[in-house]
Amino acid sequence: MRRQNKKHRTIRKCISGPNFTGQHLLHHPQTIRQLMETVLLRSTDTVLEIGAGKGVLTFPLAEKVDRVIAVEMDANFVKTLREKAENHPKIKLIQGDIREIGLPAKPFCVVANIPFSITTAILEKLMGAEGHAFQRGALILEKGAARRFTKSSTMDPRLLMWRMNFQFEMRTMVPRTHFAPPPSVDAAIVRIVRRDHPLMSAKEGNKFIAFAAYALSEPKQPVADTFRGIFTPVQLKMALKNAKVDREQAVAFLSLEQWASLFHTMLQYVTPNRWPRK
Ligand SMILES: C[S@@+](CC[C@H](N)C(=O)[O-])C[C@H]1O[C@@H](n2cnc3c(N)ncnc32)[C@H](O)[C@@H]1O
Repeated sequence: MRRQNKKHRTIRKCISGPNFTGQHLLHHPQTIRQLMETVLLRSTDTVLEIGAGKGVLTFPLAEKVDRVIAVEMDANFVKTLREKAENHPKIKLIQGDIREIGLPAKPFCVVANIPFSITTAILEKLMGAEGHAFQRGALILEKGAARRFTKSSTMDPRLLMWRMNFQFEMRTMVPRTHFAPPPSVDAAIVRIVRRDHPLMSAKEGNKFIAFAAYALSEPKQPVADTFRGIFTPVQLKMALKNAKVDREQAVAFLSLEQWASLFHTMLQYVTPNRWPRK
């Protein structure tokens, strides 16, 4: 019983703490400017702002673009924003959890200083089938996550899938002192741009993730050994030829184009009962 109470107290403390929703508000003018410049906004753009806070980005954005859709979960912030945005016809405020709100159906950009704790959920939403109209964005991410998403190679199947459709680029480091209250780690601005020629449809995402997870379970293994488990010998020969991959090449060194080619050969020629499942 005592142990249960202690656990209960700990949970309450976390939930009621000042930063359970990642409320680290930007106050540094240069970072605010850099974030907005990173996304190359046009006056006709629609911008989705995730976690608008007190509006430090919302109002400058509304001066640059046609429409700002500002999503904020905290009722107190929304109240402040509503008062401030009364005479701003370009700003649409939505109170709610970004994870549960439908994304725009028409092309849109994202500019946001997001709550770090839900970074993956936000990116999953933007880069999945629901985010079909997401074009480009500038996001402030926790520095470690920013490095992970932008490093040249990855063995994370989900990140590989995102990279089939989007390019990630590390822009500027943002010291924790640029936020109030400061988070426990520094941050960085990351630019995300949809590829002109996507390598895969987001609708195929889950199948690709299962395919890549299967292959990356032994990243140092030669591709011929790995993919023997999926393709017949004839199919394997054709798949490697189509993808221009040497039989002895390690899975870890496959390029995005080679991943896409091997995956599409599987979809086209291999019976679904041999496809890896999640
Ligand atoms: C890092 S702060 C950024 C605030 C403001 N944009 C700024 O830069 O000062 C993140 C904001 O996201 C809000 N937030 C947290 N979780 C959210 C969620 N699931 N959906 C929408 N907003 C959320 C927080 O209340 C907070 O205002």
